Amino acid sequence: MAPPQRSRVPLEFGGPLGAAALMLLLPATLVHLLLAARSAPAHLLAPPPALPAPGALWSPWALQLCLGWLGLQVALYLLPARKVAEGLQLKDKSRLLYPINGFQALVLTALLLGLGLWAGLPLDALADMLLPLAFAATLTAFVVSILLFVKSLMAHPSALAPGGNSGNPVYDFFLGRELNPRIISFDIKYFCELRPGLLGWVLINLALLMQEAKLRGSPSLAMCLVNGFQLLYVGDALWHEEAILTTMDIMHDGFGFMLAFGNLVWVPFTYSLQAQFLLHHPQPLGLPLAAGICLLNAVGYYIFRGANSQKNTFRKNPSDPSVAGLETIPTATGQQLLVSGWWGVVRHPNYLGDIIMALAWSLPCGVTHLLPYFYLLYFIALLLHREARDELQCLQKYGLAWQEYCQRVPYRIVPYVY
Ligand SMILES: NC(=O)C1=CN([C@@H]2O[C@H](COP(=O)(O)OP(=O)(O)OC[C@H]3O[C@@H](n4cnc5c(N)ncnc54)[C@H](OP(=O)(O)O)[C@@H]3O)[C@@H](O)[C@H]2O)C=CC1
Ligand SMILES: CC(C)CCC[C@@H](C)[C@H]1CC=C2C3=C(CC[C@@]21C)[C@@]1(C)CC[C@H](O)C(C)(C)[C@@H]1CC3
Repeated sequence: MAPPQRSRVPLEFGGPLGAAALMLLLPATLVHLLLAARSAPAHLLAPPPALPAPGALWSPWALQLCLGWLGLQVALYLLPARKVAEGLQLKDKSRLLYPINGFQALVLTALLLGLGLWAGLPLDALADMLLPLAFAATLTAFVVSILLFVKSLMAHPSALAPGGNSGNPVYDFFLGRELNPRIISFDIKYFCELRPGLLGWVLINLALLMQEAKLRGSPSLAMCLVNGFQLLYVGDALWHEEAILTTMDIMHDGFGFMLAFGNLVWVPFTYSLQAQFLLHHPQPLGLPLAAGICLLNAVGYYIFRGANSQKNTFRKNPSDPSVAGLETIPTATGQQLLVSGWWGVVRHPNYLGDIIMALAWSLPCGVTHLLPYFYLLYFIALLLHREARDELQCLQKYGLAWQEYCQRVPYRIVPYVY
């Protein structure tokens, strides 16, 4: 087989050196955050009071729980789906099929959890195991990434993602070589993107809420808000599972360590940081402020969902009545760009809505500590970087049409600001 044509896409994330640094820094940052959240000072920028003993990181039981959780979600993914959706057209003009049964998996997981709790499952004990669980999940992410990399060496060149095929093994391992790695019809990236990590996130949140109820008699209003907001976010993602098929991760990015670690480790263990902080640092929250925060989250969700659904509907069927009247810019590829509606306000309205929700998730933790705002700060940095990556990809894809779009929609994320 001819050697794969090396992609000429510019290197990102600082190239091989940046990728190697991130593979060391991300797990180290995770350990720091987990230790800081449960420490009294809860300093984000200072070293944690005490480093964990090696024995505190490794637990065979934690690894079994991780693998068991993965196995359960794989089994739920393989159940008959209410619908099977087609992905966007690939380079070879084919379209992959995706089962749409994520919300079903959420409901079945909740039912199994309810049964377990009724039988006396000590779910709150998870709150005391976050460190070994995170270590086991990180180990799993590394093993999955190695297997994916080896698998990609046998993939057809047309199956490779443009980004993760530089020829440098460190960089390609991080970014991911194969665009849609599958085992028969099991899509590994699509599965990881929405199931084990997102569901694990809300499971950890619930365990933290239950431990707070055990410690203080009842969960605080702040803990209930954070759990509710983030359950809404995960439930929405699974209800609109099909919309992920038109996102960058599925369309452009290979599946390597970045997304494997991001999905399996970073999401469940750092996105639950507010709940972790609240368990160890209870925050008073009055009803008027709580109502204001709920309104802020609702505004963010309205923008997030409206923009994502509008673009996804348009990409799936431009003639759909809900988008047919929108103004568009034709491109040389045959695809059209929306230039009115949400996507006529700024070039990434969905990011704006998501950032507003990230702020609403942090506010119930009060303003005495920076740690609960880590997600907001990380997320803004992630989306700014992601927006720049997407701009480059769209400029390469659409050329003059994208330049016209940028002239007519000059702001990227925040109207009249950025
Ligand atoms: N919670 C989290 O940790 C994260 C959440 N997210 C969220 O995920 C969601 C998806 O974001 P992301 O994956 O970055 O990608 P987007 O959903 O923003 O999709 C970007 C793609 O949309 C298409 N597009 C861009 N502009 C237009 C337009 N004017 N008209 C029609 N199509 C257009 C282009 O693809 P093409 O033209 O090829 O179809 C572009 O590559 C966002 O809401 C984001 O906030 C993202 C990252 C992390
Ligand atoms: C830590 C690394 C440097 C970066 C890892 C980034 C990942 C954690 C995110 C990249 C894109 C994501 C998306 C979601 C979760 C986080 C990751 C994997 C998403 C599934 C969250 C729910 C949303 O509704 C969504 C639109 C489906 C998101 C898609 C992108």
